[in-house]
This record gives sequence, C-alpha cells and structure tokens, in this order.
Amino acid sequence: MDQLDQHNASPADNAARIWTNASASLRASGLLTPRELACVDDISPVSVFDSMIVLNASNETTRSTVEQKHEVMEALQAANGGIPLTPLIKIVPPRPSLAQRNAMRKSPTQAPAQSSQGGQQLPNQSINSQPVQPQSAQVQQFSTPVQQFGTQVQDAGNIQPTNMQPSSGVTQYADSGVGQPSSQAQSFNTQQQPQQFNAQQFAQPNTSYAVGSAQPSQSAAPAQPLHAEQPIHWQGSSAATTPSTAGAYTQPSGNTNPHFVQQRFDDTLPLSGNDDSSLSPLELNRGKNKTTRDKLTHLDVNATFATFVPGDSNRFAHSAALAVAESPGRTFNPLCIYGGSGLGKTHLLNAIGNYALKEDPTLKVRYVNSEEFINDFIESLQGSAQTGGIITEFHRRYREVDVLLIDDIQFLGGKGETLQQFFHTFNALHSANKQIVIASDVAPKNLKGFEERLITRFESGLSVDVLPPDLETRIAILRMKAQISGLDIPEDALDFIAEQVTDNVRELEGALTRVTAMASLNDQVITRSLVQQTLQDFFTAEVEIRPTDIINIVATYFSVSFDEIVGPWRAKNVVFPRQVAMYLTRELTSQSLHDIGLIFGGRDHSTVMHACKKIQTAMSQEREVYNYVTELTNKIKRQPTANH
Ligand SMILES: Nc1ncnc2c1ncn2[C@@H]1O[C@H](COP(=O)(O)OP(=O)(O)OP(=O)(O)O)[C@@H](O)[C@H]1O
Repeated sequence: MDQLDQHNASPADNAARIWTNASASLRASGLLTPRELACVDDISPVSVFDSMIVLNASNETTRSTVEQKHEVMEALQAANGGIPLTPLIKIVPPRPSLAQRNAMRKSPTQAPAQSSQGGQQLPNQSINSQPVQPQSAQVQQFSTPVQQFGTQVQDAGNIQPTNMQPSSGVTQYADSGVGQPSSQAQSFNTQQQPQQFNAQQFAQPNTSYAVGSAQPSQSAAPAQPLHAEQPIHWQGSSAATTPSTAGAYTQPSGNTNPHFVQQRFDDTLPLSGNDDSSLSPLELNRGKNKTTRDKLTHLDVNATFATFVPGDSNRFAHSAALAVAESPGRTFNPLCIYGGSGLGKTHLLNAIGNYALKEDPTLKVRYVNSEEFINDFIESLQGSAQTGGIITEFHRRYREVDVLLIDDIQFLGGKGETLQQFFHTFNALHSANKQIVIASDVAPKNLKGFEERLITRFESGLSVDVLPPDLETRIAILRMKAQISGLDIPEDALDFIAEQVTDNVRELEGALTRVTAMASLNDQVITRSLVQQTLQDFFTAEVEIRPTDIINIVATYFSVSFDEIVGPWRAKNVVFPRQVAMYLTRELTSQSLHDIGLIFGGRDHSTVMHACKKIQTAMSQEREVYNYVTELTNKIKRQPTANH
C-alpha cells in the first residue's frame, strides 16, 4: 500500500495493516517467548488515532504482557513507518461461536438436584483432584503456588478450549500476582495517621453537619489527635455509632434537576459482558435486591450518608466526605479516600455525589471506576477515529462535570495514555474549581505506576484513610443493615456476628445475608442460637482462601471444569456455578470486584457485581441455592490445602 492509499484507508484498515506487519515481524524476530507470542495472537486491531493504536485483547494478562514489551513498541513503530505508536488495549472477553453455543445448550444441565449430592459425589475431594469433565475439555491440574489456568485466546468466531499448558499461549494467573493491590491494602497499621491529613485545610469554621449518627462520643474518641482540632459541630443525639433517623439525610425525592429527573434506575447498569443471557437453572433473577444506579450519574442512590455508619475507623473520611459534599470544589480538592477492601470507600464516594445533588440539583455529578474510565476513553478514541473528530464525548463526559468521583484509581497505574487523559481531565476540573474525589486501596504516595506530577496533585488536597471498624461500629452497621431490610434481630445475635467478623464490612453483610436467608427459608425468628447455628462454619477458617481454591471446589461440586468456569461459555450449567464461585470469592477473599473479574477470565467488574447480587437474592428464596452456598463454604474452609 503506498502512502496515498494509507492516507485514504480507514482507521480500522490502518490498524489492521500495522498490527499485521508488527505481529509478523515480532514472530520473525524470535525475541518473544511462545507465551508472549500467544498474547500477540490474542490481540485484534481496532483502529488508529493520532499516535495511538486501539487494540482488543481477551484478558488482562494479554494486555499487561503486550503493554510491557518494548519489542512490541518497536515493531509497531517500524510498521508505522518509523513513527511511534502507543497501544491502547481494551479487554473484550471472547464469545463462543454459534456452533459452540448450540453444543453447550444441548448439553444436559449438570447441577446436582440435591445439595447433598455434590458432597456425596465427591467425598474428600481435594483441590488437586481432577474435576469431572462434562464435555471433552481437557483435564487440568492446578498446582500451587503458581496457578496456571487458561482462557480462550482465539477470536470470537473460533474458540477452542485451550489445553492450559504454560507455553501454549494461555493466560497465567499467579495467585501471588492477581489481585495484589487489594490484598496489600489489608495490612493496616491501626496506629497509622491519615498520611496527608492537613489540619489547617480541615478547619472549616462553623460547619454544621446535620447527619444523624455523626456525633463523636467520649468513649469512641478518635484515634487521631488531630481530630480534636476539627471545628466541626455535630448535630444529632444518637450515640457515636448508632445511625439515627433524626437529622439524617434522606433520599432525593421530587428532584427537579433535569439531569436527575431523566434518570432511569436499573441494576443492569453497566452490566456489559454479563451472563444475563442465560439465567441460572434456578431462575435467580426475580428483580429484588437491586442495586439502584442512576443512569446518568452512575451513582448508587442507596449509598448515602444516612446509610453510612461513622465510627473511629472512618470518622475522618466521613467528615471530610461530608464537607466536600456540602461545598463541592471549595474545601478539600481533591479528596482522596484510601483503605482496604470492603471498608466503605465506594459507599462514601456515592454518598458525596448523592448529597451534593440533593443540595444542588443542577450539579453535574459523575461516579466512575477506573475500569469504566479506561473503557470510555478507548471507546471514545475508536469513535473519534472513525469520524476523524476529537474525543468530544469523552471530554464532555468527564470535563464538564462539577463533581467527579473516581473509584479504584490504583488500576489506572501504568496505563500510559489513559493516565495522560486523566491528568488533563484532572487539571481541567481542578483549575475550574470542580470537585474531584478519588478512592484507592493505598495512600496516594504509594500508588504504583503514577507519575510524580499526578501524585503531587493528589497530595495537594486531603487524603484520609478508612480502617477496619471496631466492635461498636460493627454492631451499629449490622443494626442499621437489619433495620433497612426490615429485620428484627436481637442485640445478642448482632453482638455475636460482630464479634466474629472483624475486619471487613462486606463480610459482615455476608454473615447477615446467611442468617436472614436461613430464617426466611425456615420461616423462623432470628435468635442468637439460630445465628450461632447458621454461622458455625462461616467463622471456622483461620486459613487463607485463594480464588483458585474456590473455583476448583465449585467446579468439582457442579461437575464442570475449571476452564469452563473461567471461560466464555454462557450455558446454564456453567453460568450458575460461575456465579456461585464469584459470590464466594467476593465473600471469602479480599479480592476486589475488578480482580475477581480478571480471575474469572477477564470479565467486567459489573458482571461480578451482578453475579453476587443474584446469588445473594437467590439464597433467601431458594433453599437449594442456600444449601449449595453453605455446603461449598464448608468445603472451602475445610480444604486441607488452604492453610499454608
Ligand atoms: N461504615 C459503614 N456503614 C454502613 N455500611 C458500610 C460501612 N462501611 C462499609 N459499608 C458497606 O460495606 C460494603 C462494602 O463497602 P464498599 O463497597 O464501599 O467498600 P470499598 O472500601 O469500596 O471496597 P473495595 O475496595 O473492595 O471496592 C457496602 O455494602 C457498604 O455499603
């Protein structure tokens, strides 16, 4: 193709030409290992935009491998006539071919009819046992500590089960690698002060917060001495960690904001790539227990300050969040909230957005997690490459907001072009006095793969941490969750749960879900002894549970293979076990939604969220599901290999 032809070619054609040439030269060079070459094969070109080439990959491992190879950059540059080209890689999990989908549909549903069946079928099954293969998929041995398992790396039209050999072009997930960011954040030093807390900045004269439970009590004095200098006046009469309804923020209603009025609530947002097409055999989706997300703002409208219980562990974060929500762009900008998994960062981000919107319905608010930010950016590039225009939609979406709430910012680390965009977005918003709030699993200064100039900007605002809640706060959280769900749970039962679950609010919720499911299925009143009985196995393990253990055990239990669970298939007999495995991984490990998505074959975090909700709902409606989850939990916690 001569230069004129190239100039006239579409961005997609140019991308195809450049990638074909680059991958051919990479193959000929002999510089890449077979596994790296398989990652190259997993890439499909999408379009070229300025100095960037947009590529699709089926999973995160391909993305990170290709992004990190300087040989790939050099090959791209050579294929682009010597002009450097930055790859922007989007993860698009492959779909099975029509023939494969048909084949999967025809295969008999293999979920056991009775909960006990799975147990009887495979007594004393260890995680290294070979899962029973319902189809002809190869049997894999998943050894530790480095687990290797495959995802399909072929194009969407031609997916074959891979044979999982390390050198055969498959994705390798090392247990010690995947999801590290979240687990790192688990090691809290409770003595730790908020690292960038700036008392001067915090000094807002006469700020009055009419949020119910925020009154600090003597007994629950904040760990941080700086707190004493806070000139914040608390209203509300309830004890430190008891959410009262008096003075509590209530949901926006009758909101006249056109931005707000247009909202349509649904729980499918943004469920791209989920397994909806195939409901579980147990007809899980009954429309209950929905996450109510606003279509325009992406806010979870149920996550408000009224439903957030403040305590010593999160008091700074809560106070700062309230201050920001009351005066966006005028107090702490940016506000960075950091801490471990399941401690309320996402909740606070959403609460800020909901509160700010209620106070000023004309505000433009947007909540986004880093994965959505990356995808939006790449999609906008694709769109603009086709039209030859600029990425106006992306700019409109992110630079024309009054409050931008970005969750899980750590996942932007090392994402060159996206980070550049974020940097420009940040600067544009900040200089216009628009509010930016970010959440991360580590303090800004510890963020990996971020340029110093960005970290400096984060640190120019206020950074506050959230720590695992103390006993009092845990009880208060449980009490409030029970109230919200209309449950009557005696105090001694709440105490029991709160004493057992110590460092993750999500796990507290999981325990409560099990208790309420059990009571609802048996039409029983909740008592301390019912709680003890229901949760006796839930608390037993002092073992480290790995996602791969869970997948192995669930696969074995439902007579499907590990590969099917993490693979692209959407047949009912695979979707249900996959959703159960995702739910258990979310509940029993500290992996974030994002990490779980990666582990389960590079799926979107929203797919994981959707699966968790489905199983949680089904547990209180279908005894079978409750039994499956309980029995599997016991197996997982008792597995001999977990304790190392
Ligand atoms: N103080 C609190 N009061 C009430 N609910 C809470 C509190 N802290 C956390 N939660 C609840 O716990 C669950 C987990 O919280 P959230 O998703 O905000 O955690 P996170 O810190 O963002 O975790 P991750 O980093 O894994 O995404 C949510 O349902 C949230 O509503």
